[in-house]
Amino acid sequence: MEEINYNTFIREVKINKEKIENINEYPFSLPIIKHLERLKMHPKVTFIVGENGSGKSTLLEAIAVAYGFNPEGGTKNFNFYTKNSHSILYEYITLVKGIKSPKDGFFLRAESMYNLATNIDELDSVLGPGARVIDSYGGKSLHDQSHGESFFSVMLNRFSKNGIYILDEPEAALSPCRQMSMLTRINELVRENCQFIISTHSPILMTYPDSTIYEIKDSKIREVNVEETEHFQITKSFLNSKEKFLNILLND
Ligand SMILES: Nc1ncnc2c1ncn2[C@@H]1O[C@H](COP(=O)(O)OP(=O)(O)OP(=O)(O)O)[C@@H](O)[C@H]1O
Repeated sequence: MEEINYNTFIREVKINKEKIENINEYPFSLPIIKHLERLKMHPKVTFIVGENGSGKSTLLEAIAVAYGFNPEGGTKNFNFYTKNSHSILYEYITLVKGIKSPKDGFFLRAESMYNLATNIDELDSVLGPGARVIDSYGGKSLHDQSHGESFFSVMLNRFSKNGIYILDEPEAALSPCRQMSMLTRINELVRENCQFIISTHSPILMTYPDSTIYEIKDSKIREVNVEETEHFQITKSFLNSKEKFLNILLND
């Protein structure tokens, strides 16, 4: 019999197909949403991988918003928005939760990190010294750090134990070396009862062992191991036969 881990914060994501009125409209028209009924979440780390435009961000954002996060990212306390562009998919999602609620959480997305940094600076200009939001992010304005540094700073300083962390392509600003450091940080937090749901293109991140990888391919989503993912295979083949690939890519 299947073991149910009731301590997992988000155990399963269900799409309420019966509520959908027009399956030909975005986001329901995305092949991944058309074919998806339910997705079981790993108690520690779940990866969602797939080609550009396959629908990873749409799905991740809907999970985050259905859980109560601001669509543009941050903790549940953030409510800034610069453009109301998130899809209505969250209204059609049911999250099957565990018995415990997380003590912390963050929705991290590369594309709105700048706005998050601005919002923190604005809040601090109102709150003043003594109550500064930035102190829980390492103390240095995220605007005064490089893109990768600010990303890493949030993970290092703001993420804490018993949290749920939903990360949309967190590797976007990170060097391969920092991506490896991120594996160490994820592992520290997993040991402190955190759960991660991550969309990624990074074969390095996908190697995290205690995880489930869902790959979106040929309009379907299926569970795979890291070596089976297209990203891993292509990166490996390219690095092993660079000249051969370049010859095909660069010669008419
Ligand atoms: N508001 C919208 N209206 C219509 N189509 C949209 C809208 N937002 C996104 N799309 C389309 O939905 C598809 C999935 O987009 P999404 O951002 O979820 O892909 P992704 O897998 O995260 O891609 P990437 O790896 O490039 O970040 C894309 O083809 C995109 O053009």
